Amino acid sequence: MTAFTFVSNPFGTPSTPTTQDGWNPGSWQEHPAAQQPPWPDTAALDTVIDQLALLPPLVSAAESARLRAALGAAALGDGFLLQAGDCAESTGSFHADAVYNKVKVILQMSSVLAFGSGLPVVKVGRIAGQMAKPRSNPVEPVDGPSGPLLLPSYRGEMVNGSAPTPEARRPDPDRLLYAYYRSASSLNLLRMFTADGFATLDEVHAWNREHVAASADPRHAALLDDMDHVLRYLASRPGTQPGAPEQQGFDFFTSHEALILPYEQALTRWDHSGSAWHDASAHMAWIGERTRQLDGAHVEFAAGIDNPVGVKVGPTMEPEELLALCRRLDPTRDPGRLTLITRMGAGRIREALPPLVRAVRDAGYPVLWVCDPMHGNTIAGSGGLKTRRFNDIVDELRGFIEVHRQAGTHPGGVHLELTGEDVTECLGGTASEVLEENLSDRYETACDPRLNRSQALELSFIAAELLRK
Ligand SMILES: O=C[C@H](O)[C@H](O)COP(=O)(O)O
Ligand SMILES: C=C(OP(=O)(O)O)C(=O)O
Ligand SMILES: [Mn+2]
Repeated sequence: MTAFTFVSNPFGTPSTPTTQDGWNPGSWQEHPAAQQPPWPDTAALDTVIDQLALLPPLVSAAESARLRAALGAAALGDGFLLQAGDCAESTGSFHADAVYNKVKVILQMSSVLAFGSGLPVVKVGRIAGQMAKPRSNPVEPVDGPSGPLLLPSYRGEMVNGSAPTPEARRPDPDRLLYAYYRSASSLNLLRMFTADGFATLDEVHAWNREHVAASADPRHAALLDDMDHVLRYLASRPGTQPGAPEQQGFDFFTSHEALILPYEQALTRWDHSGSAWHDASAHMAWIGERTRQLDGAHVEFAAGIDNPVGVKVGPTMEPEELLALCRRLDPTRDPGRLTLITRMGAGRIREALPPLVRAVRDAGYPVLWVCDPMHGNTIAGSGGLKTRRFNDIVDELRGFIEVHRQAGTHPGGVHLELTGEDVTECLGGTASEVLEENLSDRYETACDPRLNRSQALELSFIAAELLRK
């Protein structure tokens, strides 16, 4: 691991405070850090980190606190989280149209989910910083210019390039600066889109009507008709305006996996008003399934920041281990602080999730339970392309809701990999079904397969039905 110097930053205090338990933004360096790139030039990394530490925060502690409060309400049953976006942001994701279309589809889904659940939907993008990937293997086979090659794995735009050459795959610290500026530019767009209201409720509803018209499923039409009635009722009431902006102010939040710890450290700033450390790289940070070791660097880092944090929970998690994570990450049992994002696989969720839910419930941790129905359902499709079946995704979500209904806990949200574009990365869906033979038509993801616009909307209608029952 690199030993870079932490530079005190202009937005923080000159003497970086250490909390009672010995935490400071660099204390993770005393712990084993999984999935860190093999940076070939650590002096260059140190220089970049010093530069990053002097750059402005991307988000404010007050914004993160607002998200934390909204997640707290959801954890207590009064809200539902929709967290969604690319697996890995790459060149195409930064285009204004791509950001616009992503916000648009998330807003459409959110309106359907709010109707189905009867709850406010908290909207969080995997966006403006989701550029680092943990990988199963340090090397991967690729089609090189003159035949198959084994190269270091692509680890996201923050680390290396996806081109099939050894040069591109070399981790380059300048990419951390690139990721910072890319994040700033996406955030600027998000703030622009949401400042004056992205769309009215009527407009969002009209977009959903277009989707339903193209879809063959009569149940979705019925749900939309019910929404129509409610909107007409609202329009008839004095003082209520479905024509008012649906998305006003900055309540579209950002999140990413806090994987590359030098980057996160450099953006962690002392918040004077809250007297706490805030990771200003995103409103919410999560720890991945491959880096959630109790004594590991990622858990150490997340324990000390006051952002809302998530942890991915896969099928090998044991109840005792999960309780230890809750103790470590949410010692004061503060609703909104900790989100558990389960990703079991459709075949395993019904037996793997109940003991975990019971243990956390009985221990009294007020966590927000969220379903990631993507990462446990990845399979190899035709030509070796990674894919996921839409029906498996639906089945895992159904299992998640069933388990929580049985335990008397709140199925509090969904975490998805999706795009607003018409890509062909996941199989199935009814409005425009993606077949094995179509997979390569528009397979554009930089890492994992995403739901396309129509599949994402269809999933929101199905989820709304499930939540309504
Ligand atoms: O997005 C998540 C992980 O980075 C991804 O699922 C790992 O994929 P891999 O098994 O191809 O490395
Ligand atoms: C890496 C990811 O997931 P997980 O840690 O659950 O495998 C991801 O969300 O892209
Ligand atoms: Mn992924």
